[in-house]
Amino acid sequence: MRFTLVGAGAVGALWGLKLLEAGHQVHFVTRKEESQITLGFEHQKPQTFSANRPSLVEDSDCLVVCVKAFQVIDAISAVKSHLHPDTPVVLMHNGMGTANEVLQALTNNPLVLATTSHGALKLSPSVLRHTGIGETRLGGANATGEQCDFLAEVFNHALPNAYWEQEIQTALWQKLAVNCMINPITALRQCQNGELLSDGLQGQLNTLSEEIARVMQAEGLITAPSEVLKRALQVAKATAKNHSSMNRDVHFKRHSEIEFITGYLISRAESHDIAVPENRALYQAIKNLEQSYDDA
Ligand SMILES: NC(=O)C1=CN([C@@H]2O[C@H](COP(=O)(O)OP(=O)(O)OC[C@H]3O[C@@H](n4cnc5c(N)ncnc54)[C@H](OP(=O)(O)O)[C@@H]3O)[C@@H](O)[C@H]2O)C=CC1
Ligand SMILES: CC(C)(CO)C(=O)C(=O)O
Repeated sequence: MRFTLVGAGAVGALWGLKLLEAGHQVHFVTRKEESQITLGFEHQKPQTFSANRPSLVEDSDCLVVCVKAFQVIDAISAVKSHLHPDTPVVLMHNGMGTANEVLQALTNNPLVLATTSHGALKLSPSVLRHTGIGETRLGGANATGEQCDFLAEVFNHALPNAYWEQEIQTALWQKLAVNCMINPITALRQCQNGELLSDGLQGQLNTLSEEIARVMQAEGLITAPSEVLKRALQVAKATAKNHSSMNRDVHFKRHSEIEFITGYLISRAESHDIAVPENRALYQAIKNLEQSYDDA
């Protein structure tokens, strides 16, 4: 297949390299004026990819958007005029809340939402480390997107395990819940994910999981606070030595995805009239930090 990947960051590079290895054609759209880019796994021969060629966007069989949640709309706007209306578009990012705006911008394209738990880290602009083996879940966001289940097989062949979900909202909410628990706490404490397993945080984690489960239930998902907590602690254990993405954003004084993680939870809680004070406090603390970078 002919893929265009929008965003050559850690996740874009991981999928680009894996899809190429699996025999697909891969073209990147980046924010720089460059007609080719070089990417490779550490200790492996780097690969050269074409970049920013409108004709290759037009000819794409699939467009995969691998940017941060707050960059999705700009990224779609940049490619929209060259995109064939039948080309499936896959959004792969943490957080929720971009799909409706993308559906409005791309009224005809099949839209697929994806969530991955693979870990990837750029050691330099062209060198990538696959830091953690995870899995990828994909599912349709509109009627034509729901017919794109073949993509799960293609993705699974390139980088297992990838699954097609009839109800992608469940997978997205489960990942959102994990991110709501791990990301702001590890960002504010500037600690590794494993610190969530320490006794001192149990009370706060219980409250967060109760609030999150209540919102998920109101959204029609069958879950309990104990499941939300268990899933977050499992991920914290499996990624104990990692720094979460929000931890790194705070460390480097960058804007984080808080608006699309805890912010999304809060907006859904408001629409169901559910109080989520512990999540709100974390949200506000991260927003205050982000404001302080802007003021500096
Ligand atoms: N890294 C990981 O291990 C994991 C990440 N995720 C999620 O995946 C998403 C991507 O993460 P990650 O790859 O780490 O993030 P990065 O910041 O490494 O990559 C994002 C890339 O998108 C590029 N970009 C931004 N806007 C545009 C645009 N308009 N057009 C083209 N390119 C653009 C950025 O370019 P520039 O260099 O110009 O800024 C950057 O290279 C996030 O939601 C993240 O939370 C999920 C699971 C694991
Ligand atoms: C799962 C987790 C918390 C892994 O660090 C993550 O998705 C992130 O850092 O954003």
